[in-house]
Amino acid sequence: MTTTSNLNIAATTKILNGGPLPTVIAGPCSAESEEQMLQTARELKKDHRVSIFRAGIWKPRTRPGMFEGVGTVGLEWLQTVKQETGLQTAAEVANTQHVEEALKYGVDILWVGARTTVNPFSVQEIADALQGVDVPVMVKNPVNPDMQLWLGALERLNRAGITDLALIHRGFSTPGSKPYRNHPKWHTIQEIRGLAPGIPLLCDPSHISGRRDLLETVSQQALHLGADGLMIETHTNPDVALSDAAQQVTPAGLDKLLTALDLETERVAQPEQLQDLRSLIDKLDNELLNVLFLRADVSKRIGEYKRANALDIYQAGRWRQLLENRLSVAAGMGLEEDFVKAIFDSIHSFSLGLQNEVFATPPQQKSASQKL
Ligand SMILES: O=C(O)C(=O)C[C@]1(C(=O)O)C=C[C@@H](O)C=C1
Repeated sequence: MTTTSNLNIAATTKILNGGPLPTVIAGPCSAESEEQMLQTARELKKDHRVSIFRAGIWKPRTRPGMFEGVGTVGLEWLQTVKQETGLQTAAEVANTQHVEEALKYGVDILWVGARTTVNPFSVQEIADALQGVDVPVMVKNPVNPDMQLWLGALERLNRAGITDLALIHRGFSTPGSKPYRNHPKWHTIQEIRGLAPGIPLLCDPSHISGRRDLLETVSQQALHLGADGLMIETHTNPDVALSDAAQQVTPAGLDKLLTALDLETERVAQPEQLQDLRSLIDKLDNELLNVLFLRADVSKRIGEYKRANALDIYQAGRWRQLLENRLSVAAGMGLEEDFVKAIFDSIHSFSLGLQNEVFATPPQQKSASQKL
């Protein structure tokens, strides 16, 4: 069961740049040295499309012993970046100490990472630390595709008084996510938008891709789906980066990428072409409804057969087989598994409901002429 939320949203946001172009947040995965931070920021400052400088200060790593971030000293470098370049700054926080230190060093925008969003205790701790503070907060999706958990994180922060909120879509850690590092599950964007209307949504193509050659495709798809901005990891020398080397680009690489995405070109409307395509969608949707109507009728007839022959309504074996078959056909068509499974789960529950109604209705008496 999903529920939408009544979030109290600020009338203006410091996260989006306020113009028609998507907001671009760039900067290293991890702060490594003052020189690295300043060099990257100076380069990025030259690109007028970039408005926010990001850097990881504390890094939640999968296994111990990996580089876990420079810690508080990185906040001093972030402050220097802000003073020197005028860029807004953003950093990830995962607990009370992070929040307190980030605020002390004047970080403009905070974000909650995917591995934190997944844990309501941690999100609540951050929300408590932010009580009464006026700072924008961006919330990455939880590592698993649980939209309610994502929404819950927004609600916890909102209840603490944070009204300048944004979502960051960074993909989901699921088996079989190749070629991505984290599967985008693009349909989740519309789902979360429906649950949290009015909250800006940015995409983090770096974590979805995991490799820089996919960044352009992923960014473009996100923008086509209406993303309000992009967060792209940028490093002066990505190959020697202390974290996520394969997915970072140089500032020059970012410039190339943003230019390829053609952020500044106004889309030329082609009303007739759109009209034709919409007519096609109308026709296909009608076919879909017709098929659903016919299927419901067959389901009711099966229900009558089951009632007459004392069979159970729910048939686990048949249902398993049917679903496997539909998913395999859908995979051959390149349709996303989660999407198709959700549709068939819903069709099946509806079908069970129809047969339940058949069972609850007494069988029609045959008329005298039918008996003969
Ligand atoms: O095959 C059946 O027994 C049906 O009733 C059809 C159907 C379905 O709608 O696909 C419905 C209920 C069962 O659990 C399995 C499948």
